[in-house]
Amino acid sequence: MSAQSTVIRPNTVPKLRARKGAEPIVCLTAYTAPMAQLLDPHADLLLVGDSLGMVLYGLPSTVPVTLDMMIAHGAAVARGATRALVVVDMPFGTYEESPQQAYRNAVRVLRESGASAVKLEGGAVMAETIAFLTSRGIPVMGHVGLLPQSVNASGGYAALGTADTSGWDRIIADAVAVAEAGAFLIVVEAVSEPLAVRITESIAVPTIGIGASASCDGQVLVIDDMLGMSSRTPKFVKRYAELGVAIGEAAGRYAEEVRSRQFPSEQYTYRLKGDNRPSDGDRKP
Ligand SMILES: Nc1nc(=O)c2c([nH]1)NC[C@@H]1CN(c3ccc(C(=O)N[C@@H](CCC(=O)O)C(=O)O)cc3)CN21
Ligand SMILES: CC(C)C(=O)C(=O)O
Repeated sequence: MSAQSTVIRPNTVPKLRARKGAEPIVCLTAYTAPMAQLLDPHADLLLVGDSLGMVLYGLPSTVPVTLDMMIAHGAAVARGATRALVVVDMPFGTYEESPQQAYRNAVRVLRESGASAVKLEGGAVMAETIAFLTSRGIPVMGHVGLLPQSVNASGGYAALGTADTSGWDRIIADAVAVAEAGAFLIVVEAVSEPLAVRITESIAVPTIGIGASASCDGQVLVIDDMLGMSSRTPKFVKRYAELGVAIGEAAGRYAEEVRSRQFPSEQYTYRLKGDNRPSDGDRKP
């Protein structure tokens, strides 16, 4: 794919990094240009998450998502956003092998999508790679806590640090390593509130919570979840609309009107000039 022109949007990496402890950072996922246009006035950051594999493609996890899928959707979102920072997820297998592999693929993402930053999952083990990218002009958003790309190792999507405090220290150390390596924001996914507090107070960059309590420096949700378009949603999702219900009702009314020939009525029909016969849709059955 050809290079996209890079746009510097008002929500820059340094501005968002500086929001630690200040006004919460508003993030949502977006996967398409029209949705990016709708969300852009309201969000500081639009994340093209690899959750798109599950949300848009019906995949069982984010593991099969490819770099080309992320670039295609990243470019669509970048075309729809004028103010929000656009961040694209690095999918499973495109950055873990070496800093060089991560750099090569992150360059493709930024060049070919027009996004401004990448996000990648992992703690201390990714610190060297995060330092390699950030020192070469590629802003990186970190992601600690529940790591969906590791679902084959973890066996599920259970929240972390809820039973007791065992395991907290490793997750806190991961966040510290990612922040010190140069990440400008860190997603904290599905952890208990006291652990989210400890992570947030342990690092100098903002934490963006998803299922990680109001104690983070910002929040993110998957857009289809908060719009009520997902059939099963995690406990941390608040539904701000019921678009799934609205879509079912609209499709049902359309089906009824097509079957009864009520649609398309006169106003939706092209006529031959001078032909005044009523449309079939206006002849009541
Ligand atoms: N639509 C969607 N929303 C998400 O938030 C999301 C994705 N997809 N895909 C990528 C990851 C996976 N995530 C998930 C997926 C499922 C649960 C979930 O069902 N959690 C259960 C507990 C599961 C357990 O205990 O094993 C819950 O009740 O919250 C949580 C996070 C978050 N991300
Ligand atoms: C849920 C968010 C943080 C994410 O990583 C994704 O959309 O893939």
